[in-house]
Amino acid sequence: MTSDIRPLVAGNWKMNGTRSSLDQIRAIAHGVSGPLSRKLDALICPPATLLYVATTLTVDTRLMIGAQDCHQKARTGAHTGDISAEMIRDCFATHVIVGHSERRQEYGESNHRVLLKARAAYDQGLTAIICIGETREERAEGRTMEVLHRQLRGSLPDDATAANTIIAYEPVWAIGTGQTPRADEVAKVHARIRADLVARFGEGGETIRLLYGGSVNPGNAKELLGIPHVNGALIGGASLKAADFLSIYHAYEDILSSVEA
Ligand SMILES: O=C[C@H](O)COP(=O)(O)O
Repeated sequence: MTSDIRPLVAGNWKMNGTRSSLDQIRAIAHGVSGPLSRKLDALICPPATLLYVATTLTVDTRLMIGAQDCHQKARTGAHTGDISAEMIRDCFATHVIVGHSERRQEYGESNHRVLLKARAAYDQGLTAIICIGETREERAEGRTMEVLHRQLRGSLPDDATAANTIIAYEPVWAIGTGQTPRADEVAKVHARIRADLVARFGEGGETIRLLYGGSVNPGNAKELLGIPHVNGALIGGASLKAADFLSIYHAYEDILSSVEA
């Protein structure tokens, strides 16, 4: 992690969660509203069906609520089944994930489409969490850096800033598999992403948060979150249970105190 960037622990519930899961949201909101919240942010992105009720439940807590995707048109239109950034804002959510590899793969979303979605998010005052990551084949071919560079170049609007953008590096082969890159590999990739952002955005690129995502769990969180240039996590499966999410959140206690020491 980099000490001058406020870390974020974010959960992406994907297509999981019904009204009966709201207890988990309540428990997470309660768990992240203690003293650690002065140094660390927490976010849950439930499915769209729970968005409004989740923000209602968490009002006056430190837990932020985000959406998992938005249409590239910011407001309204004839787009059956889609939701817009304006609708997300109307639910009082503050963040939206765009370009998750599951959407890139299942819906053929291109870098340009992801860029348009990020712009739609900015238009409505939302923070876009822009996901990038290489597939297993691309990694095996030694193309990880090239792929990430292309995704960053094509998916980030020119007016991306630390206030409106978070990058999540999620190796596709690590998502939901229990496999993660070695710590030195994550360190190398995050350092390259940081360098890429600084080359494009100058000083502004120094403070855009870089999350790691892909099989983060209570057992490996301390190691992954302690890596240089890792400013937090985007957690899938392990964010569904409050106890697991909070255990990852609390992994930061030691990391932050060792940075301060
Ligand atoms: O958005 C979250 C990621 O896809 C990671 O999912 P996972 O933690 O279940 O591997």
